Amino acid sequence: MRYGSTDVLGGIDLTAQRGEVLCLLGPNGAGKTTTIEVLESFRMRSDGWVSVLGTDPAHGDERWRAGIGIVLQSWRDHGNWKVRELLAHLGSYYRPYSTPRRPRPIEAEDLINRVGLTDQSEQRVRSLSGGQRRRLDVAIGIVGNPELLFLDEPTTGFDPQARRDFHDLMHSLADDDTTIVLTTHDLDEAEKLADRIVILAGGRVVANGSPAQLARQVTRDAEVSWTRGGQPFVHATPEATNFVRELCAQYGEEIADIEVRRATLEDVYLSMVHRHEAGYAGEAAAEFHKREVQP
Ligand SMILES: Nc1ncnc2c1ncn2[C@@H]1O[C@H](COP(=O)(O)OP(=O)(O)OP(=O)(O)O)[C@@H](O)[C@H]1O
Repeated sequence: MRYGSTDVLGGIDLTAQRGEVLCLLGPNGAGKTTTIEVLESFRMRSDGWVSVLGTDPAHGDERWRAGIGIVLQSWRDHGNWKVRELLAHLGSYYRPYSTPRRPRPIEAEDLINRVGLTDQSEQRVRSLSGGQRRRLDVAIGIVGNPELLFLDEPTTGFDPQARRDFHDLMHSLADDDTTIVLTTHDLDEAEKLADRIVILAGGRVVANGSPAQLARQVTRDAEVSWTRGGQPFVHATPEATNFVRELCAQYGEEIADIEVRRATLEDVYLSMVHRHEAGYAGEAAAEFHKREVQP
């Protein structure tokens, strides 16, 4: 993908399975928004092959569009509408595309409850707080009961409760066979939500796998820490369970405060991005293809 004469995406090769939650991570400017805008048909690609719900997004018709939900990074519109009124109105566009398997739209009342806007349902959109507005953005994204949902940094501005509610909502949509592709800078959120994580850096995929698979790409070792007689100890081992078993067999009740720490998504992310920044993106991508993560 090129803006003017500048290439911003190259070597993006990814597939999302039905019902999968796929999380795109990467530093600012990595190409996450551009990638999902191409998939949504918001942006025409300059090259490459793309298929979304079996159709090239460049040629998607109304029916194709009805199968897709979109939550953009920023969306400021419809200020005069009341929340319930707006959702009922937007939902009506999806009614012709309702099927027994996927009834459309999600009724406004149900939707308002699901995104936690019950108390604001008669409020005008322009008077909502930032986080409430973001909840409405999510409601607008799912009003058509999409088969595929794109969300670009959906939880920006959410308080902790709203974030947790949002995660529950995403899990319930995925349980209903909705495929979800989202970008976030919140690694904790990615770890909680994603079946699969794709890390982009400099317009390329530098890692692709489940959080656990990616952690194993960085290191197979876990760090075991414990105290014995008040003295702290740390040991790195690929066989943490066996190590802890043997430790306890040897020292019994002298052992206290055992903790086993594996590489976190943050460790993986920082490691991959640092390698890219150090000029090893090609190497990292090649390694990812070579290692084809183990189930
Ligand atoms: N309309 C545009 N014209 C020219 N360059 C653009 C345009 N939109 C984005 N870019 C450039 O393309 C690259 C990728 O941008 P993109 O918005 O896809 O990144 P991102 O990963 O979503 O970043 P962020 O995390 O900051 O949202 C950046 O270098 C950006 O400056």
